[in-house]
Amino acid sequence: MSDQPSFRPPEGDRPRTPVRSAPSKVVFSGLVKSYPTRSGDVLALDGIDLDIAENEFVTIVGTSGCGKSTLLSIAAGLQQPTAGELLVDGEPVTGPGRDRGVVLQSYTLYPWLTAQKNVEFALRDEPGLSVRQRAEVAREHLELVGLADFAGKYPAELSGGMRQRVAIARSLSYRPSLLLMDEPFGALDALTRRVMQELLTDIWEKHRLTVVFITHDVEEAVFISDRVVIMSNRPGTIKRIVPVDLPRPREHAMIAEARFRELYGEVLEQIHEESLGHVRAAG
Ligand SMILES: Nc1ncnc2c1ncn2[C@@H]1O[C@H](COP(=O)(O)OP(=O)(O)OP(=O)(O)O)[C@@H](O)[C@H]1O
Repeated sequence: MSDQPSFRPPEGDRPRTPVRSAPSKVVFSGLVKSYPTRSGDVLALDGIDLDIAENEFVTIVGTSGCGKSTLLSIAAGLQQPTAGELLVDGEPVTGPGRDRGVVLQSYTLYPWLTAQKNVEFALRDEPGLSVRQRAEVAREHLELVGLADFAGKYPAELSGGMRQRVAIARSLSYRPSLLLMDEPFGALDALTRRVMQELLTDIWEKHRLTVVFITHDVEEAVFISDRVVIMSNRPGTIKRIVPVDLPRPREHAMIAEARFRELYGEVLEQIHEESLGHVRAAG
């Protein structure tokens, strides 16, 4: 596992827009999810059709309760859809799998284990890895997220950003090809968030991952993605998809540029329309 090929394409080789003819990594078709409750069924998702290409970075935004986390947890195999289908690499998802890494907003680290041991723990069932190799792989991934010097620290001794880096290292340690992230930077301050966004895009480019990322932050969505998927209010459907044609690698200075502001405005307007509907429905 240590002799990973260098996946980074030559400078300037990365397309400005995703190659839509690339094979689909993830296909949601006619996905419906309803939750039975005492007061009747809650329809969370109502017919999601979405193709995500290999090595694409897709962000999902939408008003609170529109079904974003439900969609992600179905992709993670933690929940089953009520109807419709979800394929990853052409295979139906029937449960959690090592081909998919999941990072959530809350730091899901074991407080009694060091950063190093938290990552090693994720590798405990990895076939063919000796104890020494497991330690090496964990170390490599802590290095990848810039935490080599903090390997011996416990979660309580780390900042929020550092804990989330450990969670990312842990999810990447078993080399998933699909990373599912549910507001991973939601609890971080603005500056740490920026650092984490750059770190994540850097890892994504180097490792040719496919990423599905949920956020409430429109600026983050535009900065980080190839496409921003805007969901309607519950029951969640896809309202609009905005392709982000900004060049990569991206730098935060771009946020002030005209094209960025244009895309930001387009996404914000869509969400705003849904928020107004949300408020009207509530009132
Ligand atoms: N286990 C459950 N039982 C009943 N209803 C649920 C359950 N999980 C989610 N829901 C409902 O399904 C809808 C979608 O929830 P979900 O958490 O997917 O939305 P979300 O877009 O991620 O929300 P937020 O942005 O606030 O995190 C909500 O109305 C929620 O109350």
